[in-house]
This record gives sequence, structure tokens and C-alpha cells, in this order.
Amino acid sequence: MSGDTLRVEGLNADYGRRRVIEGLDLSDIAPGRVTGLIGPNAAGKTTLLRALAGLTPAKGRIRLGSTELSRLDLAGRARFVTYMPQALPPRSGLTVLEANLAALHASPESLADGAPRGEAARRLALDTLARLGIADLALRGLSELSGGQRQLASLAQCLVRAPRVLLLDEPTSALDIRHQHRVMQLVSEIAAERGMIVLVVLHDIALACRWCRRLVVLRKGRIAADGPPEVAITPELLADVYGVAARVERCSRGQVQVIVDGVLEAEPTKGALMAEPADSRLMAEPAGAGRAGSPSRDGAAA
Ligand SMILES: Nc1ncnc2c1ncn2[C@@H]1O[C@H](COP(=O)(O)OP(=O)(O)OP(=O)(O)O)[C@@H](O)[C@H]1O
Repeated sequence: MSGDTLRVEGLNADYGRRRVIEGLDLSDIAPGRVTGLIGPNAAGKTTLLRALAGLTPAKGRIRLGSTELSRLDLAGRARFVTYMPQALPPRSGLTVLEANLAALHASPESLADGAPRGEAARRLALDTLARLGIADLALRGLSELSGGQRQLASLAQCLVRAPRVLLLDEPTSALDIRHQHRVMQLVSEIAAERGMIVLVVLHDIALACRWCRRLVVLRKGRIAADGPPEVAITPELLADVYGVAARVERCSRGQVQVIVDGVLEAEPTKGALMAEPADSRLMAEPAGAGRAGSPSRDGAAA
């Protein structure tokens, strides 16, 4: 088991002339635990994961231990990194098991080191499905599955590859509450078993606080907070980054709980990057059209 950490230095990512990730540094993302990446819509979370995976061009250094991932091409990067996209996988004629076996065999690492074949590969693929609680779907076609079942099947394909670095983009967005926690628990267990680095994008702050030992909060392509949930998540951060009036409390078990009291007035210079500057005129409210009754930043109703 490797103790290598993932480090990012001076990362910039652009779409044309628009800079989405700005000089981003991430100190040692540790193996064996789950790190959460949270932030408002359009903050750049997907862009960051895709840049780490080599799917979106970016400048800067990305290192896994002494391996400079940022110098590797896409195929080279795929030996170390697996990315699960936000979108559900397209429907296909494969069964869940066939798709899992294809993912296992397509892993360049597997091809290189002669990883399980035949019956051993089948057992490994089935075991992964069983751990996710979807062994009963093994022989079902991917095109027959519900949204949540497709998301679980997609996650199984990432886990079976046993990457050193697993990047999950909203892996629980289609799941019910039990499956959300089951997935986060399983990913935490597998991260610890394999010494895997896991960076997961989540919108559900409660889920993130429950399962992530470290939270990186992204806002407009920059890091707004970084640390354990009890340090990173504060009422001030939730107001500044998300524009909500919220309390942060501890439950009887000491876990961080976020209680949202209301939505703050939109503040164009501090809100999420939902529109380009030129577009923002289209979204601007008429002068004096503040929302009556919305709480102010200190949580009191205006
Ligand atoms: N392919 C693209 N071409 C141009 N702009 C893009 C592209 N993909 C994303 N963007 C822009 O980059 C910014 C960051 O998008 P990104 O998808 O990384 O945000 P996010 O934090 O993952 O958002 P969400 O929580 O809504 O999924 C947004 O302003 C978005 O419009």
C-alpha cells in the first residue's frame, strides 16, 4: 500500500478566454480516506476533477508522490486515475456484469500487470457488484436500469479498476438516502483497504460532513476553505460562498450539522459564477427589488 499523496500546484484551467480554475494549490490529499470537494454551482468542481484526470487541458503541476501526473498524456494518467463523470452512463446493450468486466479489462494497469482474467475476473466483478448491493442486477441490461441503478453500476466500473486515485463527480446524485450513505460508507472502506486517494464532489453538505475527513470548498475556481468539516464549515463560509443564512451545530455524537434558516440577498460580486459578466445584466433585478422577508447575513429576517 502506497503512502503517496496527491498535490496540486498553481493549476489554471480555461475554456477559451474564460479562466475557471485560478492558480489553485492543494496540499497533500491523503490516501486511505475520502476528501470532499464542495462549492456552489459553476464553482469549477467538475473542471478541477477533469483537469486532474487529464480530460480538460490545464496548466500547473499535479503530482502523485514522485510521479508528475501533469506530464503524462491521457493514457498515462489513466494508469493512476479513474474519473466517474457527473452524467449517468449512456444506455448500452451490455449487461451490468459485462460492463464491469469491460472496465476491468480496459484498465491499462490491468493489461500491464496481467490482472485477473476469466473466472477470477468474473469473481472480482461480481464481488464489486455485491459490495454495492447490486449483485442481483449482474445479468440485467444497462438499458433496463433505473437512474439510481445506473449510477451504482457506473460506480462499480470505477471501483473494479482499483485505481490509485479515484475522482467521483456527484456519485450519489441519483440515489435515495440509504444508498447515498451506503455508497459513501463503501467508498470510505475501500479507500482505507486499498490506500486509495478519493476526491468526491458532493452538493449535500450533511453527507459530506458525515463521510469526508477533509473538505475543500471551491468558490469561483479558488479555494475558500480547506480542512476537517468542523473547521471548514462555518456560518460565515456558508453565507459568503453559498449565500445562505445557516447555523452550524454539533449533534450528540459530535458530528457537524448545518441548519439553513434562509436564503440571503443575491450579491453579484460574491455569488456563484452562474453567468458571464455580459450575461449578468440579463439576470439583474430591477433597482429596489430586494426579496422581502429574506434573512440578512446575520440570520435575522429583513
Ligand atoms: N465545456 C465547457 N465550455 C465552456 N465553459 C464551460 C465548459 N464546462 C464548464 N464550463 C464553465 O465553467 C464553469 C465551471 O463549470 P463546472 O462544471 O466546472 O462547475 P461545477 O462547480 O462542477 O458546477 P455544478 O455544481 O453546477 O456541476 C461554469 O461557468 C461553466 O459554465
